[in-house]
Amino acid sequence: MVKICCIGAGYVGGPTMAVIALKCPSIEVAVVDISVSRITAWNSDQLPIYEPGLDGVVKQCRGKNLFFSTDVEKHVSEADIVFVSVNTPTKTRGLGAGKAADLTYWESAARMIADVSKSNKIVVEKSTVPVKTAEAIEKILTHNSKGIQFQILSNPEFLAEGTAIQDLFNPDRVLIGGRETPEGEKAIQALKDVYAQWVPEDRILTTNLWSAELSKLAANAFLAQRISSVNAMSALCEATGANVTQVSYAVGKDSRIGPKFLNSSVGFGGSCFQKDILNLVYICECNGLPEVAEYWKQVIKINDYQKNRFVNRVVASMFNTVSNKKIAILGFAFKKDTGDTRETPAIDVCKGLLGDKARLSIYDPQVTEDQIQRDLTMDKFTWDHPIHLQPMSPTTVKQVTVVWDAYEATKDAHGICILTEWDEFKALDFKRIYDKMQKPAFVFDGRNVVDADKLRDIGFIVYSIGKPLDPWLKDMPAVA
Ligand SMILES: NC(=O)C1=CN([C@@H]2O[C@H](COP(=O)(O)OP(=O)(O)OC[C@H]3O[C@@H](n4cnc5c(N)ncnc54)[C@H](O)[C@@H]3O)[C@@H](O)[C@H]2O)C=CC1
Ligand SMILES: O=C(O)[C@H]1O[C@H](OP(=O)(O)OP(=O)(O)OC[C@H]2O[C@@H](n3ccc(=O)[nH]c3=O)[C@H](O)[C@@H]2O)[C@H](O)[C@@H](O)[C@@H]1O
Repeated sequence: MVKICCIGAGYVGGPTMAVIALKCPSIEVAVVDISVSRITAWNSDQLPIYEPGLDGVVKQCRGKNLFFSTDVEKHVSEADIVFVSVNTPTKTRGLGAGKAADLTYWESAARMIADVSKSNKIVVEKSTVPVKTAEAIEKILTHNSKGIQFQILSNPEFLAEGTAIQDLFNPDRVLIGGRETPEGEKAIQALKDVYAQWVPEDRILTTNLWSAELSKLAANAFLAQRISSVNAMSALCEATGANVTQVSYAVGKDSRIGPKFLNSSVGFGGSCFQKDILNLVYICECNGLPEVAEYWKQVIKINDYQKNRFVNRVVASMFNTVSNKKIAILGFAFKKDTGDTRETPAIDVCKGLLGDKARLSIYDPQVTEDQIQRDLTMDKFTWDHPIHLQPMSPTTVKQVTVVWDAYEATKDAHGICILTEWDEFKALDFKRIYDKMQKPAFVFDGRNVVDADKLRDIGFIVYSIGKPLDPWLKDMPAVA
């Protein structure tokens, strides 16, 4: 029986391995992590991450051919294929701080693999890493190998949170990069055989190592660039009276452009887009390509601009001050159908409003108060380090309350900011909400989820990203 071990039981390691176990009953899959609480949760009824469909997959395989364990060394030493899916956050200190990928966790995993291995292994990069990381990993493994053969493969993951199970069941492509040697090709084939149990052969792409590593960074950069492009257009729409939804639709009808990923928003979030673009920028700079670096930096600059623009719009509309006003924040996760808040635009928007002394009442159906308080007090980039290395008892932000109901959050509020596109926000009784709010009552829709005309009929002043402005908002000071 082939044995797979995956180091890192996070958003990628957990769902990916659960699906491999489900689709390949003849393979034994162990997912290991240094975080005891995460592994305990994986072995319980309350999984550590919220992902539609994940519970069912885990329940079908756990204890049969899927195991979660903290006994990292045992499972690594027994495995034929070791996936490494640990954090690769942005460096916070030293050379390349604020841009380069921090490979501390990756390197320590590689050294441990070399230490405990007693048989030949295929080591698979599942984490997103800078191009050429495989070379460094290869050196660490071979210099410590005691005669054992390691083959390094790059097999980046393209799943998106909230749709992870669907994406894993039916991926657009699986990418496997390896050495162009007979041993490398054999290793590629071994991994291909795993995926081929459910993914059609023509969707399994094989490349050299560097192309696979770079394709992952490139794919995320292209995706984020689309959002920054449409968000840049949203500012121009507001200035001209065009409607960004209509513009996106018209643009996306061109089959060369396509309709997906063109929703204007308060900004993209998530653990990867910004991190991976910063990483790409750093690699370009290190390779003497400042113009290319500058090009990709703009994607992040526009994203920051969009979040600032939203905050400025809120403050400017409410008579240029939100000091001591209650603002309801609906949605804190970086997108719907996940409880993940890493790099969510809600953090920047909330911090911006708190900077203007607002009082915030936050509601998100999947995010806990502890997480929100942590996020609003944590330093930049700390969020992507393993949870046990993050500050344990963050100081709480006093002007923030977290409630478990949208009606409670909006009671007595002067304004509502919708920051995540949860479906339930579309079905709220806005008349009931309006009646309990201070007047004039504002809605700032950062996701274009509510029917602005209906809300205006109720009496709200409504701002929707990239849509023609309310007369009220037009008369307010210009925002930038
Ligand atoms: N979150 C996502 O949707 C996607 C993430 N990725 C990439 O996958 C990688 C992992 O991301 P996530 O799963 O989101 O991170 P995560 O933070 O959810 O999980 C990483 C896990 O690795 C564990 N870990 C760290 N060092 C370890 C070690 N030496 N031994 C054992 N366990 C260790 C941590 O405790 C943590 O539980 C990153 O490189 C990310 O860029 C790629 C595609 C999608
Ligand atoms: O490497 C990764 O981590 C993953 O990053 C993204 O996945 P994810 O961040 O989970 O979610 P997305 O659906 O891409 O959304 C990212 C952000 O962009 C925003 N977004 C997305 C689409 C859109 O049209 N507009 C928009 O503002 C979302 O609200 C969210 O804040 C990619 O879509 C995945 O392919 C990739 O594997």
